[in-house]
Amino acid sequence: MAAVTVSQMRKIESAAMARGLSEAELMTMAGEALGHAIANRFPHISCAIAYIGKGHNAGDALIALRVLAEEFGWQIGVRAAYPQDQWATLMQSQREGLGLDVPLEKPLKIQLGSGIVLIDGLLGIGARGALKEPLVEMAREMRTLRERCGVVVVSVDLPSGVDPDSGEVHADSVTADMTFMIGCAKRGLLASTAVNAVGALALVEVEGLSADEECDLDIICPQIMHFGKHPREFDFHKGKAGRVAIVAGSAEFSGAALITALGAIRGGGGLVTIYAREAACAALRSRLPLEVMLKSCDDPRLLLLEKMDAIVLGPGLGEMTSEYEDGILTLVRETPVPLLIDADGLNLLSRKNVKLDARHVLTPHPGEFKRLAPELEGLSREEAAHKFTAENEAILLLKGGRTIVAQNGSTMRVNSTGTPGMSNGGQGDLLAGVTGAFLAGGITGFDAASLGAWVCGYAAELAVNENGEISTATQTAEKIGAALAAWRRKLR
Ligand SMILES: NC(=O)C1=CN([C@@H]2O[C@H](COP(=O)(O)OP(=O)(O)OC[C@H]3O[C@@H](n4cnc5c(N)ncnc54)[C@H](O)[C@@H]3O)[C@@H](O)[C@H]2O)[C@@H](O)CC1
Repeated sequence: MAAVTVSQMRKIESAAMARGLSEAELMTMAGEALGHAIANRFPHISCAIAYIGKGHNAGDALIALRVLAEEFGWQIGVRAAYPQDQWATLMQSQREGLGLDVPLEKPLKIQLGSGIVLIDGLLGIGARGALKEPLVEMAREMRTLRERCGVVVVSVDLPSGVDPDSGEVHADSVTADMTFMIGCAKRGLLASTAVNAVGALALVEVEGLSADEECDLDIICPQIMHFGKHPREFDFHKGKAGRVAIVAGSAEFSGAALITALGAIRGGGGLVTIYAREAACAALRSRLPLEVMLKSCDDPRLLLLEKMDAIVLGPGLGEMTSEYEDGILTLVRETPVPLLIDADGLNLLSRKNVKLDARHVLTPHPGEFKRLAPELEGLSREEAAHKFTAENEAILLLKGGRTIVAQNGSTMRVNSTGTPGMSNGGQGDLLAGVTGAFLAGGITGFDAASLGAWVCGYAAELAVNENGEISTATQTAEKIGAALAAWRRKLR
């Protein structure tokens, strides 16, 4: 399923109605699913206030409020931009169902301090251009509360003021921590230029509102992607889970190799082995997780003789002798198994000319990507990823606030999970290890990279829920299992 434009979404909506679903039924399904999704995503919060305009987007928000109150016991409130006689007819009936006894048009006196979610139901896909009054005032109020009082802002379908087709962020737009897109992903919201207004993304499934058309952009989320979900057979064993070889670490950067190995274990790797140069082994051995093996290896070509199902290469390799570099390049060229290249492995590739193919998964952050493909500087992230994979057969996972996963000949994918709280050292190493485990388990490179990005992003979200604003790589690692379970069960 693809990301759609507003006109495509309207056609999907009309087709659903032609099949017998009424607007009211669609709104009820959307709003109820939205309420469940918000409660599931913010289990430590129990108060929501909806900021509403006068269209059906506001109707979704009101239904979600009812669900949060009735099913989850949340306290709820409404801040309405317009008097009730201006509301869309379908909204009026939703208000009655809420049983709220507050003057809706007046600002609410809210006690801040405990966690509160503000639900942005000002505008949905009926939006035209920049916000106009009285919505500007509402959006400013939400912004002030977010910036000064630490409330979380979630948007229904799109952050009000952001163009759902182009991703243009108009003046006075709502800044969301998370946007719950109704039925289908909206094309413009996936643009990297909109990321700071859109925040993390989630797709709210609504029966009858899915897109089948081909498109040039997809969202990575468990509602529409099916890899990585097959349950393990009861007689599963570590051989089937796969052997992950990690070529990483140095005396100076031992932590990178250890976090990569941790990721490979947490991601479900059956046997995880670090192959490190002798000079790095002492530092590694003293902190090695019990589940990880360490082998001294000063010649990477020896890995070609070992039994393994995937290789992760690069984290913390640091300075290398030219012999060791040559060995790495031989391994990159000749290994028959999937090989993920990160960090110093990528820096090496940026200096040497190596022909890559679909066995190779590259996971650069923006700085590494710039070194790898300096000629693409100045292009948007999407354009750069497209051009890079048009000329390279390798799979590209371009890290960032909106991680992109691209492969020659496939629809580009954009990740939906993550949090600014995971912006710290080691998260990339963890992602490399987790993805390496998926590769060793037999998932294709394109899907393994997509799943790795999603799982690590959601694991960090879960860790932030628990720990506060920040998740360190080891805290993210603790949540990998829970994130994998959520992927399988479509719980985010
Ligand atoms: N598309 C679908 O199939 C479904 C849509 N639903 C929800 O309905 C939403 C769309 O609802 P509507 O079509 O009622 O549209 P909106 O809820 O986006 O609101 C449209 C209203 O806002 C006003 N408006 C437009 N641009 C403005 C601006 N820049 N400043 C101030 N006011 C502005 C318009 O005059 C109109 O009164 C979706 O985003 C979604 O949340 C759901 O209820 C389920 C089904």
